[in-house]
Amino acid sequence: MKVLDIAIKEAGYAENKGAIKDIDFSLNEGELLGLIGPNGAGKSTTIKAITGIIPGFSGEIEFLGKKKNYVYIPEQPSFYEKLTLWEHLELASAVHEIERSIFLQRAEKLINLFNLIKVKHHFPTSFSKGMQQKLMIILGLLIEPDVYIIDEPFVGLDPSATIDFINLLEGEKKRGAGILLSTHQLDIAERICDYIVLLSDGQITAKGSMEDLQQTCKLRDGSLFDCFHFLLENKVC
Ligand SMILES: Nc1ncnc2c1ncn2[C@@H]1O[C@H](COP(=O)(O)OP(=O)(O)OP(=O)(O)O)[C@@H](O)[C@H]1O
Repeated sequence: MKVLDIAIKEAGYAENKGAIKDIDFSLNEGELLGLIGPNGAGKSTTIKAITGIIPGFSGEIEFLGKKKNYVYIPEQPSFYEKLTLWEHLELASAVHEIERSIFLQRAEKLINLFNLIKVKHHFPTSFSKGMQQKLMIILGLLIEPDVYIIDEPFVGLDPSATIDFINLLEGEKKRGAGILLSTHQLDIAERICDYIVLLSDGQITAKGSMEDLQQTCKLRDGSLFDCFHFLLENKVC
């Protein structure tokens, strides 16, 4: 079942209205879709169009899951200056009306897993980039939405947090969540993505499973890194 359907004709900024054009894809329940592409290709703009952050937009975006909700984890974490880590979690729980015992169970499990227990009552504005990223991830996972939209999640995460996060995403897929994430980490993307959308110059250059991309490139055992370079150089699609 589809949880997100996207048909963006055009989206962008005041001085660059057509930063992205003709971006069409769907995200299914239990699927992880990777948005990849070189710097300036339009990954963040696509995500901002889906989440309604940029005003200049034409096309259709439809959330189709049971709750029709999503969580957006941006590339740049942002926090309330006067709230501690735990108060951020309490606030998210109140806004999303999570039942108290479920909230406590999820929150404790996640802060333990990401080794943030010692800074539970500290202010996230004083955290390192990686610790801030972990808290953004925890705030998202707490809510258990139909859809996750995550911009460059792996930057700043240490190897053990990366593995923990990948395992948590696997768990969320099993629960039925759809996950859309953008990344430059092609080795990780190759491992975890069920479907890949390759953007360049604001448009889709290729889309499909890893096998589809290998077939398109005629690189039977090619890595995503190999396919990425082949597709960008040859503009096959
Ligand atoms: N705030 C902005 N105002 C005007 N143009 C922008 C703005 N942000 C991005 N752009 C332009 O939109 C295009 C797509 O940029 P975008 O940030 O979506 O790329 P990206 O694929 O996420 O790149 P990166 O991998 O470097 O993060 C680029 O030409 C960029 O210059």
